[in-house]
Amino acid sequence: MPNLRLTKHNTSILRSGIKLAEATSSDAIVLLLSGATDWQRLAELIKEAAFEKPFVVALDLVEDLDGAAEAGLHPIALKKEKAPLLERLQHALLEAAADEFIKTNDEIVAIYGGFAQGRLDSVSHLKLDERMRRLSARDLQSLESSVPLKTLKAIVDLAVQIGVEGREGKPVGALFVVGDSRSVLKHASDSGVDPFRGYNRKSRNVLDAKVQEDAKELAQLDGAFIISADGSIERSRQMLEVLHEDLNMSKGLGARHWAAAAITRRTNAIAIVVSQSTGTVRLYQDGFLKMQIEPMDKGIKWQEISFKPPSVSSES
Ligand SMILES: Nc1ncnc2c1ncn2[C@@H]1O[C@H](COP(=O)(O)OP(=O)(O)OP(=O)(O)O)[C@@H](O)[C@H]1O
Repeated sequence: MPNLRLTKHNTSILRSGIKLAEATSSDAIVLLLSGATDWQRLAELIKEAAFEKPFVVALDLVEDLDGAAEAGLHPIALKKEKAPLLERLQHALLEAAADEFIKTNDEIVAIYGGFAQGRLDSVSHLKLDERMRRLSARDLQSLESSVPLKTLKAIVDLAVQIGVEGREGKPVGALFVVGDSRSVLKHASDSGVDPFRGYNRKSRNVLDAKVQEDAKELAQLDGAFIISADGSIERSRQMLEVLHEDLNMSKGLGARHWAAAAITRRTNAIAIVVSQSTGTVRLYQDGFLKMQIEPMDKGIKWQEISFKPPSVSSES
């Protein structure tokens, strides 16, 4: 992806964004890029403008962020090269909240290029909504599970994506049971052919982007994913045996949610469920609902963002 040159034009858009952030007492700036830039120079520019709040830089490839943190910026790797602008921006905000660079009810100035690669053209002032519920790293840590945070975050991200995107325009539900997989497997049986069976651990690790895509596809089929603490999918398409007489569940939750709560009652696993009907993601531990995340598109209230095609297309 092309790097962003800090041309006179791009610099003046950045300065305008900083000015807007100051004028609106915004809590942070999020700069959305498609490639690296001169992080030191960007940091100097921010310093010259005396902007002291968090300045988040979001782009797709982790290697393009080399040096950004050292320059005092807050880097986020999006891994969403092909996604539309609005989705990338939403994702950047959610990641920034998850990493605690911003808070879910902050006011943010976003700076980005909507029309041409390598050219900044847009500055937006966004009011995030308090209901933008996203697990922060601290929320997940509070679960006191032996499952590493990295694995939990990846599965929660995947679940949220399934809840928001569905598959081919249709809503899709899913159930991920992570950790204590040996015990979990004792309460599970095949509901169909398991496509992950026989692959080596690396090729079925849910931290891998390709495996995540496969998991999204498979979520349409019946049954649960059973995942070990390191992120390897041990089995998919598993029916879990459910004895739920001692569970205290909200009314209206279906069989998948009962199965999720029940398995975490009997084992030390954590279950992450996507509701097919609402896209809500729920997280169960010890038989209890611990966290609930509403689909993000309902969670963020966007200010109107309207685009006018630029009249001049060359860089100044
Ligand atoms: N015991 C179970 N183990 C694994 N998966 C199950 C189990 N029971 C149900 N499911 C999965 O849940 C799907 C249907 O779930 P159902 O609609 O009853 O509940 P729900 O997902 O909790 O509800 P909703 O999606 O409407 O919020 C099934 O098609 C199956 O894939």
